[in-house]
Amino acid sequence: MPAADPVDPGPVPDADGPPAGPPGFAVAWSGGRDSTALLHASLRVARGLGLRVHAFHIDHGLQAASADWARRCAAQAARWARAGAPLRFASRRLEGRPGPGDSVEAWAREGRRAALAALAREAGVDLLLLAHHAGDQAETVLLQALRGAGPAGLAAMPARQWRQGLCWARPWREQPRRAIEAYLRRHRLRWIEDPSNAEPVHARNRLRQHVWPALDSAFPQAGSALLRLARHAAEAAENLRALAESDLALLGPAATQALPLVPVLDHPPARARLLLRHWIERQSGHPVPADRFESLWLALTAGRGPAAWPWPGGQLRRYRGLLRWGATAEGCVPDAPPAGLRAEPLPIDSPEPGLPPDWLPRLEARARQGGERFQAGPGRPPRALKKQFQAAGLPAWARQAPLFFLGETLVFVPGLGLDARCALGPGQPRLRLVWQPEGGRPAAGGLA
Ligand SMILES: Nc1ncnc2c1ncn2[C@@H]1O[C@H](COP(=O)(O)OP(=O)(O)OP(=O)(O)O)[C@@H](O)[C@H]1O
Repeated sequence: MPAADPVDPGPVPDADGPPAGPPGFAVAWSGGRDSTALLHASLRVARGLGLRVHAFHIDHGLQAASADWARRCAAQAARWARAGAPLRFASRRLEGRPGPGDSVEAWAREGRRAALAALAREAGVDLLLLAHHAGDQAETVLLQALRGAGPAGLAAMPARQWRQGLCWARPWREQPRRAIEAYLRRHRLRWIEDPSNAEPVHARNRLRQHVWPALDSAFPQAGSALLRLARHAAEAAENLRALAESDLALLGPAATQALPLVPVLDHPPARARLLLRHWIERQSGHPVPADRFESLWLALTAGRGPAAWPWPGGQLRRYRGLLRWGATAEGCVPDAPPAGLRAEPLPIDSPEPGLPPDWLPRLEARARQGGERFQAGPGRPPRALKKQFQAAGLPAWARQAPLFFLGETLVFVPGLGLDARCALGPGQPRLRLVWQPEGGRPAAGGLA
């Protein structure tokens, strides 16, 4: 995309008309360097094969200049089409903004995926190309390793993946960045530079700017080794998924809804953990948070502890030896956080633990009844609340605040903070809670 291209003054064209004409496929086109090269290469191939290429551009609406990028993409697409390229351009602007505590990157990614899938449906195509290259893949492996991911995370981005009735493909996943740069030079292509690619607040940008150059000069083979690691991990993840599926099938069809704990825990621990994690992931549709899983595992293997666990996207409940999933915690589901409770989004990389944002509106304030137990930190035993108050040196007046529950689980205690079994760690969107009754002083982890 030429930075100095004349800007098309007209509105951004939308997906125009019902699918008609030659069969085709789509390219997700940000207007940036990599997807501009991919779109151009796709057009050359498609012309020879008599195919149509649909270029889809998503405007996240997060930067002042983004509407202008959409217009520049539209103008470039119109020029290519006039020159005979078999191209159709469509663009969508995302509605809304990230909520408090949401990661902006995750919000943009989710919105972009949904919008790309909708555009593909409207255009009648079931193949969408993304321009990730080998450098992106190596970075993703490294970022996953730094989050302590398991095999599925280390496998990074698949070459092809069916989702929402659409095949998401990365044809250049193993192509080095320099090959794309050479292509751009050869065809004299220009593109849009997104200034947010340089913002150090994003982990990927910090890795790109500070870590990768040092790594590459000390270990020139790092990139290709990380790609190999991703391939090994993808194979391992596939084998593990197959093993967990076959273990689940042996428990009978009812186990997909209600998991019988005795036969699960009869397996050697590593196999039981695999099966449990796999079942939860199937039910919740979310990756399983490692810290939450450890608390659940401890409670299930000890045969005691809570009967319900708040979980991203819903709740797990144990009843008569069966584990069940509920999409929301039943009962007491107010629309807003309880009065006096304030939530502040935590920076994604801050070490401070926080509350999953979707729990906030479901918290319920209750008076202390006695007998509540609270876990002050990861790996520490849950203890009577009274003991925890004493250990924290909280004066009697400060112990009168309400306690905050999700279902039957004690989540937040003003003056003590979040129960460690309910808290998410760095790398995930989460909230700091502050208890501030009208006219009172704020209290987050410790009473101010
Ligand atoms: N706003 C967007 N509209 C359409 N597709 C997008 C958009 N943003 C990203 N993509 C697709 O996802 C791929 C990876 O996105 P990422 O943000 O990592 O881009 P990138 O590495 O900067 O690539 P590019 O140079 O193409 O912007 C892009 O190459 C493109 O295919």
